[in-house]
Amino acid sequence: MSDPCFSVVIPAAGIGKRVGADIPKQYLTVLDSTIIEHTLKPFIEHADIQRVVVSVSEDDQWFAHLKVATHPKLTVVKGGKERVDSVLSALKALPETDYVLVHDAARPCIQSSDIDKLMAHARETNSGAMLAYRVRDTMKRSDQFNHIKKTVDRENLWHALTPQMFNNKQLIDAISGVQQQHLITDEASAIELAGGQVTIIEGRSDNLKVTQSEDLLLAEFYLSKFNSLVKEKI
Ligand SMILES: Nc1ccn([C@@H]2O[C@H](COP(=O)(O)OP(=O)(O)OP(=O)(O)O)[C@@H](O)[C@H]2O)c(=O)n1
Ligand SMILES: C[C@](O)(CO)[C@H](O)COP(=O)(O)O
Repeated sequence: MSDPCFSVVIPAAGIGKRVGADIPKQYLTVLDSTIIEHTLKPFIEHADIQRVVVSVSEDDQWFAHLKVATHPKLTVVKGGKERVDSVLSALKALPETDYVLVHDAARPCIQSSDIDKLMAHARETNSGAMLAYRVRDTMKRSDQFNHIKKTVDRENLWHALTPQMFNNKQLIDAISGVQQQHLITDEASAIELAGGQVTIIEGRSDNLKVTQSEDLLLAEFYLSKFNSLVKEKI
């Protein structure tokens, strides 16, 4: 059987309201480059990834100025109102591909070892999957007054990560079929709602999403550690 073809979609059309900076969080600089440049690097450099499609907002003033913007692997499309709209717009711009890996621009600490785990799963099982890591803490469900209603069993409970990898056409059909009736915050939920089976691949918990301002410090810490590990190996 021939090796499957992999492409990547990077939704980057958000405004980063929760970080509260004066520019969208993906364009903030951490160490030597912007968050989105850190995010794109392992995908652009990956030999088995054919194309990378980035969705940016209609009034984006930053992406075109990045060095990576002219990379031959890259296509830029207009994103939409919600993350799911930005993902769909990018999926529709992809040429024929067996698998698409959807990864948040706001997750700059993604390691190529986790990308390889997803690809190995596709090669072995001929099916999609998503990264996640196990919930470690005691989990509480409260009401709107922060009064605890329940301690939730943490067994088999996971934090959803990206990349999430599916067949391109299956994902377009799933999102198109369910997005009017449901709030879709990740690709797996569209597949689940459309009746598909999604497998979790255990990923690294340092693949954090920069969501609040304090996540910037953590991202900087992890990226500098990764850099020094690479230098040690050289
Ligand atoms: N309309 C949107 C909204 C979000 N995203 C992208 O989806 C990813 C994950 O979303 P999130 O962390 O929620 O980003 P924001 O929407 O920018 O954050 P906030 O909700 O704090 O405004 C980010 O890379 C973001 O740029 C997108 O492409 N299009
Ligand atoms: C896709 C995602 O990053 C998985 O954790 C997440 O769902 C993005 O949306 P959120 O609104 O920031 O949870």
